[in-house]
Amino acid sequence: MSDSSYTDGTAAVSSISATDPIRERIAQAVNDVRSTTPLAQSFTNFVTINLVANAQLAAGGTAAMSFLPDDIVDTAKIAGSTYINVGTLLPFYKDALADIARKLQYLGKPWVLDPVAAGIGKTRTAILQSFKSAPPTVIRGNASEIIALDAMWELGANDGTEGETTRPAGVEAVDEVEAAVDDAKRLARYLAQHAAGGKGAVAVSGASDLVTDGETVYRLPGGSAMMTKITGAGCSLGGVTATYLAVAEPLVASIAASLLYNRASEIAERESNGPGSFQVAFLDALWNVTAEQVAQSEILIG
Ligand SMILES: Nc1ncnc2c1ncn2[C@@H]1O[C@H](COP(=O)(O)OP(=O)(O)O)[C@@H](O)[C@H]1O
Ligand SMILES: Cc1ncsc1CCOP(=O)(O)O
Ligand SMILES: [Mg+2]
Repeated sequence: MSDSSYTDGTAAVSSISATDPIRERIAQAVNDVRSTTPLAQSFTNFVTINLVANAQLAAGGTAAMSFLPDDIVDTAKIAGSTYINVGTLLPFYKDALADIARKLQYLGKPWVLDPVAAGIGKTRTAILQSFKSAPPTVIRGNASEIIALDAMWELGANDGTEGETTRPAGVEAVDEVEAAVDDAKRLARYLAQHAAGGKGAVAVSGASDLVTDGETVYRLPGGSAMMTKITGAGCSLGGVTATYLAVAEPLVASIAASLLYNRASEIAERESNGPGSFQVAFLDALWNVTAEQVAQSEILIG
C-alpha cells in the first residue's frame, strides 16, 4: 500500500502500490483470456445481447447465448463460466431459472448474476429470491440493484445491520455507488459462504466502481460518463466479468473487468463524437488496451 492515504468523504482510502501482487493477477487474467479464448455462456436480455457477445469477443473470450433451459445446463458443462442477466424475462423462467441455478450449484459451475431491474415485478423478485439458496459466484449490478437484492435476500436483517432500502429503479440506478457499500459486503460474504467454489465477489458499477470480496473494498475510479449513453454498458460488463471468471477467481475477475472497462471507455470518449461512434470506439479499445494498462490502473482500498 502507498502512504498516500486520504479521505473521500465516506471512508479513509489508500492507493495500492504499483507492485501490489493483485496487479500481477489482474494482468494474468487479461492475458489468459486473450491467449485461451475461454467460453463464457450467457442467458441475457434481448435488448443488449449483441453488445454482450461483441464485448466478450473484443476482450478476447468466446461467446454463446442460450435461452432453452436444457441448452443452458448442457452449455454450462463445457463453458468456463455462465452469465445470467434478468433484464428481459418470460413467465416460465420463474421455475426454469431457479432450477438452472440449482443445477449450476450441483455441477460446481461458476456464474455471474446481473440482477437488472431488481425490485420490479413479482416474477423477477421470485427469481432473484430463488437464487439465494443456490447463489452465483459473482454479483454485478448498479447500486440500486445491489441494494434491492441485499434487501430481498434479507441479509442485513439477519446480522442486524440492515440499512435504508431504496425504491425500485428500473434498469438505471437511482443510488450512488457509496450507498451500496454495506449491501455489497453483506452479499459478498454470503457468496463466500454459500456459492460453489467457496469464494465470491460483488461489483457495483457507477461513476466510480466498487468491488468487494466481503472483506476488502476496492474502489476503481475513472471511466466515461458516455457509458450511460449506450444501452448495455452494465450488461456487457457482466458478460466480460464472466469471461474473466472462466480464467480467474471471483475478486480478480471482477476487478479486471471493471478496470478494462474504465480504461477502454476513457480511450473511446477521446476518439468518438457521440453515442454511436463511442460504442464502436469502445469495442476497439476493449481489444487494444494492454494488460499492463489495465493492471497498472489506480486502485483504492479502504
Ligand atoms: N458517470 C460515470 N462515469 C464513468 N463511468 C461510468 C459512469 N456511469 C457508469 N459508468 C460505467 O458504465 C459501466 C456500466 O455501469 P452502470 O451504468 O452503473 O451499469 P448499468 O448499465 O447496469 O446501470 C461501468 O463500466 C461503469 O463504470
Ligand atoms: C433498456 C433495458 N430494458 C430491459 S433490459 C435493458 C438493458 C439494460 O442494460 P444495462 O443494464 O446495461 O444498462
Ligand atoms: Mg444494468
